[in-house]
Amino acid sequence: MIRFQDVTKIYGRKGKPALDHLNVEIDRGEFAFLVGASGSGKSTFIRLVMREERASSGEVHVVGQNVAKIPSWRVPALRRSIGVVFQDFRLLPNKTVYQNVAFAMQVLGKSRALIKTQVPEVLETVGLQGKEKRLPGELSGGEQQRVAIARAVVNRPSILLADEPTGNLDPSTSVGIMSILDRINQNGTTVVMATHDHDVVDQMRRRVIELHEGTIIRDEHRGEYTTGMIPVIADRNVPPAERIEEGQ
Ligand SMILES: Nc1ncnc2c1ncn2[C@@H]1O[C@H](COP(=O)(O)OP(=O)(O)OP(=O)(O)O)[C@@H](O)[C@H]1O
Repeated sequence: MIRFQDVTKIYGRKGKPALDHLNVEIDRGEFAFLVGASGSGKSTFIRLVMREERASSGEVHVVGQNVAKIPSWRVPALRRSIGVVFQDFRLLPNKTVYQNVAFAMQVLGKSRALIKTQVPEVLETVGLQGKEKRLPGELSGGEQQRVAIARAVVNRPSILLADEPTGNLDPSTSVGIMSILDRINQNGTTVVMATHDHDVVDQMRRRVIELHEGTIIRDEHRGEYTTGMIPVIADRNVPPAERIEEGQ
């Protein structure tokens, strides 16, 4: 579904690579966390998948296409197969919950009839039924993020990219957001989520790809936020080294 083949990204003409000869593959239906310190390359990864940025070298394949070879007039079609959620929600402040979600369908020219059936359905999935007429300013942070998720998935993308979706939310609200993302993933959408949220990653136990200065230093199938090599988790029963092997 997403394949990075020896991908290097250098912003500007020269300087330190934001991604450095990255090789990774994320399969259809997977849920993968991207973790790593600030500046390790997580957002760059996401921007390359959306073709918001282009690789300096190497190939990025998304839904079977080499994104560098997609002509610019077909980039919108690529983006239609990708839903995106950000830390700061990015809702239209003067439109209601319903209108924010419906707008994502209108811009694609979807029929009124389809909008009328699909918007309420997706608002129910994210638990916002009854709040259709509210403006974003009349919602809590968690509810605003639910609107953003509804908008990202209403056109049924095959990939959902989430860049720090729980970054502005308290822990209990984050749990609700994660269960929605989990459900979306269970329905077949590939989810890639960049995060600094230890609790969320540790609770979900999904694939964890850890970046450090643009390279992958860990890729575990049922990983935690921190590597098993760090002594902080020495109180667990299984020795750290074994736990890493188990995850591979
Ligand atoms: N538009 C840009 N122009 C120049 N350098 C950039 C640009 N965007 C990112 N970088 C650099 O690329 C590197 C990777 O940044 P990136 O935003 O991908 O990291 P990140 O892991 O998402 O960080 P954070 O967790 O803080 O969001 C950093 O050194 C950053 O300064």
